[in-house]
Amino acid sequence: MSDGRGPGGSGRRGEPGRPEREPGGRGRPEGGGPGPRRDTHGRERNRGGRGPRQFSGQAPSQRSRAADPARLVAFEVLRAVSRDDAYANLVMPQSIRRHRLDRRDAAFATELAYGALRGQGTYDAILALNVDRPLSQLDPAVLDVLRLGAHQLLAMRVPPHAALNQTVALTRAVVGAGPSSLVNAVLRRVSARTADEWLAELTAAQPDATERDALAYAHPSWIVRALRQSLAAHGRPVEEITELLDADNAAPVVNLVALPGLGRLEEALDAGAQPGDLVEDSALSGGGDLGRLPAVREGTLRAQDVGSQLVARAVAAAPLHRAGDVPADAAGADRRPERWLDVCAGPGGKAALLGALAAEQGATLLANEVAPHRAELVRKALAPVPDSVWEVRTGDGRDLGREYPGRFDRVVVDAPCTGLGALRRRPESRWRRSPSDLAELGPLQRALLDAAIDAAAPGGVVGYITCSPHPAETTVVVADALKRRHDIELLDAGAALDAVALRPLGAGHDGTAQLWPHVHSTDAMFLALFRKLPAATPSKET
Ligand SMILES: C[S@@+](CC[C@H](N)C(=O)[O-])C[C@H]1O[C@@H](n2cnc3c(N)ncnc32)[C@H](O)[C@@H]1O
Repeated sequence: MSDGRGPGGSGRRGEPGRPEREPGGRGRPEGGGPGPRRDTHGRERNRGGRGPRQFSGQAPSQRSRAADPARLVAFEVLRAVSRDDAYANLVMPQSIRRHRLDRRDAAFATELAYGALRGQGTYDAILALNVDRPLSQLDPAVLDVLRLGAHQLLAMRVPPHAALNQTVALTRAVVGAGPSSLVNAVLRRVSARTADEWLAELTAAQPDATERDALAYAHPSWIVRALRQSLAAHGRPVEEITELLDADNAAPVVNLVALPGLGRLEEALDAGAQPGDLVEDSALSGGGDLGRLPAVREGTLRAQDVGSQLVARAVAAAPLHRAGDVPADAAGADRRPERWLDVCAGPGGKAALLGALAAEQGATLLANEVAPHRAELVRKALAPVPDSVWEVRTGDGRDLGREYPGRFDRVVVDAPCTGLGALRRRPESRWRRSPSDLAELGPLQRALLDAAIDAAAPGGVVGYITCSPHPAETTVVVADALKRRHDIELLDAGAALDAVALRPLGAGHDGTAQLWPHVHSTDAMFLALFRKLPAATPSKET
């Protein structure tokens, strides 16, 4: 799309890791083999260029029945997401392995499935203009095929004839010959215009700017509204909304962390990763199969968003005011080892980093998680850290304040949230969330924060973290805690982030801090830092 809008991408094509530019060439005979031929950029060969679109003269029923394996993988992912409520990022690697896709085809399948999922709302609106019945009356498998076809035609650099023929072949293979005529007819109509032309038609009669942005950037309108509110709540101009929505549509580069004292970045850098410029021990992956790096297999080099690294490090580094501690620089200072607590640790990304930092600082970490299978993931994540340093507890974090009153020097509450700050990583999640999630999560977030404060020792610090910038999950939770409790004070989270960052982040506002995909290229992580006051007064409410 000319201005980079729309479900297909961020206008930042050609970034490292963008699958459309995947190098290599497979040289499979077009039409004769099981799939299309892709060029050295991973794009299917375009015989027709941008000229008049040329489609096969054969009736859909006469064309190939064999589905291109990459498209089959994309279809399986869409089906699993819409039929089974699966997570695309979990299903995708399994399906890629099952179909033994090579690297280029895997990149194509990923771009196709993730792009179709991100753009679903907009593609459905375009498809609705071209189908003679409500989309809800279509076989859901046919609707998924149509979404895949629409994404190829409108946002990928797939030549129209290949998009159409291959999608019809996919329909014949996975749904049956009957619906292939409908898919053929609908996609021909879709291919008659560009994405910008369809958007112009969809938005022409739409007076509301939010609704227009929702269509143009493929987000539900309530999320557009929520993100605009979020920008305002964290002191950023609301005009940045389109940059933010655009950033949600870009495929994120995988961020890496080498666990301090345990892992080394060299392996990743030798494999083409770039050193991260926001926080130490981090790198931006150059793509490829990270699982073949020994450090990744042993768990000392991990995929972790740089925003998550920053907030975890900020809590680990914030100064404590412990009673009885001698000044840090006093000779022979004899301090009790610090005790750290991660209240919501699963699946263990921050716990692994905190565990490594705790080991370096002579501290211990209790990592708590309510879901047993996720607690198991926390154990796995912590495995490379000496086991004298950490313990995993499986249980409700809301009980920790009662069980361990005033016990921990550093407490992290990475609260369950809507994840509105990580939409770029979870392509389907924007269509699954609803405003009611905010109402449901609010009481749990407050109760977990209360438990964290209760479990903190006087002079200790509590970091409240969400991967959502929504004020209902961030600033309002913080304001409520400050109103409700007299045993905490708010610390400057922006300064705490800057203290662990390699350059000033400018993330602070009114004492809390908010990172952004369109500003920092991180997930939109929120951090509030509290100090537990020495003369603790019990909370006014429970
Ligand atoms: C945002 S995730 C935490 C991510 C984690 N800190 C990391 O960096 O990998 C929130 C976690 O809280 C867990 N959770 C939800 N309710 C909980 C509760 N009442 N007590 C403890 N953990 C809870 C969820 O199962 C989920 O694993």
